[in-house]
Parts: sequence; C-alpha cells; structure tokens
Amino acid sequence: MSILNQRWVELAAVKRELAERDWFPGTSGNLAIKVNTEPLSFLVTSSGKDKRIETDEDFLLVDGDGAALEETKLTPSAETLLHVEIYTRTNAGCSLHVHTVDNNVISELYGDEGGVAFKGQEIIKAFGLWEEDAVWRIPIIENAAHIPALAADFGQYVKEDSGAVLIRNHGITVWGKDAFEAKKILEACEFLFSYHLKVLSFKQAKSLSLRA
Ligand SMILES: CSCCC(=O)C(=O)COP(=O)(O)O
Ligand SMILES: [Zn+2]
Repeated sequence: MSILNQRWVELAAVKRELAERDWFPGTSGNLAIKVNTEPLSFLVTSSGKDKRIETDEDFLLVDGDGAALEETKLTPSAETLLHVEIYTRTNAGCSLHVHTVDNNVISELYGDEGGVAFKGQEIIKAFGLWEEDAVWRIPIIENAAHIPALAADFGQYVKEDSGAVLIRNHGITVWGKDAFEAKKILEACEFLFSYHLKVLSFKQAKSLSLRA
C-alpha cells in the first residue's frame, strides 16, 4: 500500500471513531494527516461535508499552502490554514479539530483568562506529563471569521510537536506525532472538560442545597 493510501486509511479510522463519539455536529470539524515532509503535503477533510458519513471523497491532498495538489471538485477544509501552521512549525504528523459543547463551554468560561489549566488529574499523563504536580495548560484564542488572521493567531501557540489550542466558542485543535497521539490528546482534553464542568455543576448544586 502506498504511503498516501496508508495515511488515508489511518485518518479514515480516526474520523470513524470521532464520528462514533458524535464529535462532528452540523458538518463541523476537520482532520488532517501528513503524507510528506519535504515538500510538505497532507490529507485534509473536504469542506462542508457531514464528517459522520464515509465516502471516497472524504479527504484531499494539499500542499504547504493548503492548496489542492490534484485536479478535484473538492474544496479543502475552510480551516486548512490552521493545519498548515501545525505542519510548518512542528514535526507533528496528525491534527484534529472538533466542536463539542464541552469544549465550547470551557472556552467561554476561561476565554477572558486566555487559557485553562488542569492539574491533579491522572489523565494528564496522556500529554506526557508524569510528575505529581504537573500542570496542563491549554491556550484559548478568540475566534475570527477571517481564517488567515485566525491561523496567524493560532500559530503563536504551536510550538511543540504535540499540543492543543481552544478557539473561543468554536472548538479545539490538537496535534501529535501521529494519529494515535493526536487522538489520545483530544480524548484526554475532552475528558478533562467534561469532568471539570460536572464538578462545577455538582459544586453549585451542593452549595444551593446547603443554602436552602
Ligand atoms: C458548521 S461548522 C463551521 C466551519 C467550521 O468551523 C468547521 O470546523 C468545519 O469547516 P470545514 O470547512 O472543515 O467543513
Ligand atoms: Zn471549526
């Protein structure tokens, strides 16, 4: 199997798993996987499709500017430039972007602080942080309709070969050395968001019941 086909199969498997989690509401989300480093090329999801459905037009190959490398009627994801930032700034091999209610609520709750930090949670070992007092901080950037501006802002936080950035009231983009690592980071982030929101709501319910 060619590298291109191998990467297609890998990305299709991730897409299937994220779809099973219902992480692609309303056609949102986009995924990418690197095919070649020099010159850069990567597969990215076609824009505007229902990513829960599997077709042979799910991905297209683009270059380091995010432009299609083959004659196609498909349009690369509107957010391809964010994936370009990742592959041009790091050695990451896969990048994933999803919109969930939990990541949107967390981004709104902590957006004014420019980030959200998690500590004291076993799952942050998924980010390669093994120390007892380790802190995992996810930057939060403001959303922008102008994608080149959004990508430029996003790029400032793309420094390591794996990471995550929340886009306020939009979604999360994560990346890792390969599809396995990117998915692990995404799942760990969403676990932390869901846990945190549950704790906040139970604490509020408890304080209300103590006041009653
Ligand atoms: C209805 S979601 C709005 C666009 C977006 O944020 C997204 O993630 C999906 O865009 P794409 O062009 O990748 O389909
Ligand atoms: Zn999006």
